[in-house]
Amino acid sequence: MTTSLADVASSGATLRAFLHGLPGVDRVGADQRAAMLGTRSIKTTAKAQAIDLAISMVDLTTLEGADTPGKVRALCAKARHPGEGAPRVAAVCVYPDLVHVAAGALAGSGVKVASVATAFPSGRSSLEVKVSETKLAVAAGADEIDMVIDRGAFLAGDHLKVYEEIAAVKAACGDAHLKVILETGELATYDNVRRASWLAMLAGGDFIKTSTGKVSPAATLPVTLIMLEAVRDFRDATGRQVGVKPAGGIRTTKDAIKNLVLVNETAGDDWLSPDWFRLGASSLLNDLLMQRQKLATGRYAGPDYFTLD
Ligand SMILES: O=C[C@H](O)COP(=O)(O)O
Repeated sequence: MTTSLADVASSGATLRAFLHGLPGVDRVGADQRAAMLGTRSIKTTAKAQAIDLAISMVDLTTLEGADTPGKVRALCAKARHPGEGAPRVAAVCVYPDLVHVAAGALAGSGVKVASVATAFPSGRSSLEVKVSETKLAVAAGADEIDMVIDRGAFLAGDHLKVYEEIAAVKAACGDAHLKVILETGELATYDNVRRASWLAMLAGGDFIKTSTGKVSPAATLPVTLIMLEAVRDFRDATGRQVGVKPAGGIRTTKDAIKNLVLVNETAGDDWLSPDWFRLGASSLLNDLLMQRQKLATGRYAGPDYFTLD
């Protein structure tokens, strides 16, 4: 497989043949394995460590039409200091026009600025606009770009168009890291999730991300499992490690811990770090902080104790 991968996108036909030559996903098996791993219990000390690890992996997100500079600044303050003794989060994720606000508020903190781009969430715009939006976001201070793939082209079988678009956006990123959102809730089958994962990695994505958070279903465990298998197999085949970011609908500490168990059991502990695994979420952080408080003191402080997202 290693030698052929270099030429796999030399034409639409070779790319299609490669993606359709990937082993099919056993849907029942994937659902059952994800459900089984999701029931694993964790002891108290391990749980405290898991909560802090999950906090350090959060891409704290606000992607609303009504977002304001003030809201972004408040989110950034929380990202830097989520709670007493708690680690900072991995990144704050915003729309491109608010990147400069986040960049100013996060300067020197180690928290990354992530910007959605490429006509998020639909992805319906020209490549020229998508590349330009990416460059502007990076120039404004984005360390990471969360692009959406063209699901229409993917579902129409035009894999090469999707590949070339990802490669062009990656080039526009410069030093910024590229997360490629597959929007798995629109891909119809688990086989397509596996194909889109490989396509995004072959085209140069640094991370593959499940969802925009605007389409349901978003980050389900079986889909994350399939993507974790893909990054594991891709590293075996190429030597290059790619990260995974489930996003959308992850709201509770239980959800976060299920994801960490999945990472450990599927891709392995090389992925158990914010460099390689993120949780994209707008409201998960409060629950992680509440559960953290509960473990430390034996009682809940209640949601009012923490600033609202
Ligand atoms: O990338 C992250 C998602 O947009 C957040 O989705 P959520 O609001 O369901 O947590």
